[in-house]
Amino acid sequence: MLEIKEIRKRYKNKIEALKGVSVKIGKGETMSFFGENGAGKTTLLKIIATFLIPDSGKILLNNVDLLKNQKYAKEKITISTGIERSFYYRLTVKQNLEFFGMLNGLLGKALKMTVERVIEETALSEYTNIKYMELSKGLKRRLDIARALLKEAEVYIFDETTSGVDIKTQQKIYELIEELVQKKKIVLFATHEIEELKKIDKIVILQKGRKIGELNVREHKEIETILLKYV
Ligand SMILES: Nc1ncnc2c1ncn2[C@@H]1O[C@H](COP(=O)(O)OP(=O)(O)OP(=O)(O)O)[C@@H](O)[C@H]1O
Repeated sequence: MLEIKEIRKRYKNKIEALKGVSVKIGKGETMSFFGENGAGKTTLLKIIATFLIPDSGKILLNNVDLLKNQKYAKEKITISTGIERSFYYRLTVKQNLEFFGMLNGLLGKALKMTVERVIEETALSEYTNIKYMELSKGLKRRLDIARALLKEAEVYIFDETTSGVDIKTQQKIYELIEELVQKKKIVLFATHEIEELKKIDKIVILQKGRKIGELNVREHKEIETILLKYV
């Protein structure tokens, strides 16, 4: 179980991005944050991944306080954010993955096999020797997902992962997510894509840093109509 408790975050520019958000997500559940631009989705996902430290609040995974146990958090949580500057522009797809695999503690045969696996899972085989700077936007996204999959984590975070990728890649990503769910992983998203939101278990609606609603997708037929009220 992942528990997000009363998270507050104010940036240095005084913008209060999160004003006390609490959410619970069980194993094998998929959940997405939804809300207009600036609602606080990315901020919250970064805090859950412990990339950002909140001003107050707690994040518990299996009752372990992630903010106090960074090592545990790093082992158990993986995130795909699509931030371009975090890759090495002059390295190839494979070299980038090998580098980040090593940072995750993989070496030798384990590293080679894991990199091959994630390349296969994200359908990047024909691009392995292409430099990052030569990839299209969608291919960069796929590489970002591949990097997130290098780790055998418990919580997988995808921030607007399918934006800018083609339909075939979207399908591939959904299949991957389905596999993660089968393995009882917790999968978190932030997305504006209604079709994507229909496929998941729970939607948490954020507005100006506050949680204003939570929907169990299977209990509602008219998800689209409900969500459109909030954007
Ligand atoms: N690094 C930062 N420094 C200062 N303010 C920030 C920073 N990142 C985000 N903000 C502000 O915090 C608020 C929440 O931003 P956030 O990126 O979390 O929203 P979001 O819901 O993910 O938006 P989007 O749908 O546009 O991705 C916004 O008002 C934004 O301007």
